[in-house]
Amino acid sequence: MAKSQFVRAKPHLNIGTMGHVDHGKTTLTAAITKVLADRDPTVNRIVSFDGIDRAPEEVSRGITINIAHVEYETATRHYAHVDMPGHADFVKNMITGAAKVDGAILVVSALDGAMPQTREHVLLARRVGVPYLVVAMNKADAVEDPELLDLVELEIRELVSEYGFPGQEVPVVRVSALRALEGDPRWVSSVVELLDAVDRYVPVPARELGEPFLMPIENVLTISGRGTVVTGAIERGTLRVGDPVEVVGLGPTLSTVATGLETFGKSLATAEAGDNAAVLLRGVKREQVQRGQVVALPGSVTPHQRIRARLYALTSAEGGRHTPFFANYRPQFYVRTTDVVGSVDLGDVTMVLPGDTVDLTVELGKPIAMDVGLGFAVREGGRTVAAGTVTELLD
Ligand SMILES: Nc1nc2c(ncn2[C@@H]2O[C@H](COP(=O)(O)OP(=O)(O)OP(=O)(O)O)[C@@H](O)[C@H]2O)c(=O)[nH]1
Ligand SMILES: [Mg+2]
Repeated sequence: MAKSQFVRAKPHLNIGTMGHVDHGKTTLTAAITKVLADRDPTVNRIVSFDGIDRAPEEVSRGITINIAHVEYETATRHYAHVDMPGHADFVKNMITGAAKVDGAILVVSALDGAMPQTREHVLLARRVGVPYLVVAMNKADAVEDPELLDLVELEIRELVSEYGFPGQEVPVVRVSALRALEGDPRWVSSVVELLDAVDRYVPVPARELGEPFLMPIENVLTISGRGTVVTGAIERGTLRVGDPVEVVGLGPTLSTVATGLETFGKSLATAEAGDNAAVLLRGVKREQVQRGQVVALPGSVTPHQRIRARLYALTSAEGGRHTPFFANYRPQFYVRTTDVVGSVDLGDVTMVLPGDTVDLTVELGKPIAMDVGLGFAVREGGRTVAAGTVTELLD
């Protein structure tokens, strides 16, 4: 299989689009790829609206990773960009860290202004530690009155400030994703301006390259004639072809070797924190590995079923519960790319009210790879009710 080599010539960043339903996230993602491909077709490829929304799980030939990630390059950076297919996926991916981004493009329709999910996504971005926001005030083509645009901008700046982002300095760029996609020069330059703002405002993050390698498994594929491949975003460390690894969590720990590495369909000798990678595992059968496990440096992480954690219960205004929970509470715990049911032991505390922060013991239905400091989300009935951090590993 002749694969081209991935060239790490520019710093790599992960970004994503967020915002209320129908405000134009997917159209903007397509427009960005088109504008960049028109400018430099040697490095960029157009991804059509359908190509983004379809997001097939796997492609039969070669090792291909999660297509919901779109790849492009500006003059100074290489970006992997996630466009979440829908609101529920967005919430789940954000809180589990499955879509860890270095910055996010908040898409707000200039026609509607900030809507409930705009607010919810900004809150979530804050909670999961998205460090930088750039605002795309989309559908600016459909608003005649410049004063109305000024008002919407003011409203957005206030909203992001409410959740602790620097509302005065966050770039707010008026764009039309639809007109840019159609090639209208005025609006093509609006998308260029947006990309310049992202390049300028979102710094290259310090990666945890010196840490022991760990990648949460998002997907498992079988490549006929080659074996089993797992894909995911590398959380920390680096991995070289030939390195020994362990697959940890949800069952007995499995020892193997990474015999192949790819990113965006190109082969790699070394993958590092921040990369979206596909890892070929020697002698592993497809049914031996699954989403929710992690691939890690041998001995660096162990599976746990009981932990101590600090939990913040969201208020009802933040989308959380309206009522307290008690000792017999059994919600779903979302950790990295998996979710498991668990029960809480509150110790001396009798109940936890929305808005409370408590220390408690959690017993999970299955053992999963965890370390102190790891964040997780607690959900019930399709909504997030608490955010937690592991403080101690018990057994
Ligand atoms: N006038 C105008 N319409 C737009 C623009 N961008 C997107 N639209 C339209 O808005 C609608 C929604 O666009 P999408 O890109 O699907 O929005 P989305 O945010 O990805 O929607 P979800 O993924 O369902 O949340 C479509 O009908 C688009 O054609 C724009 O810049 N101007
Ligand atoms: Mg969409």
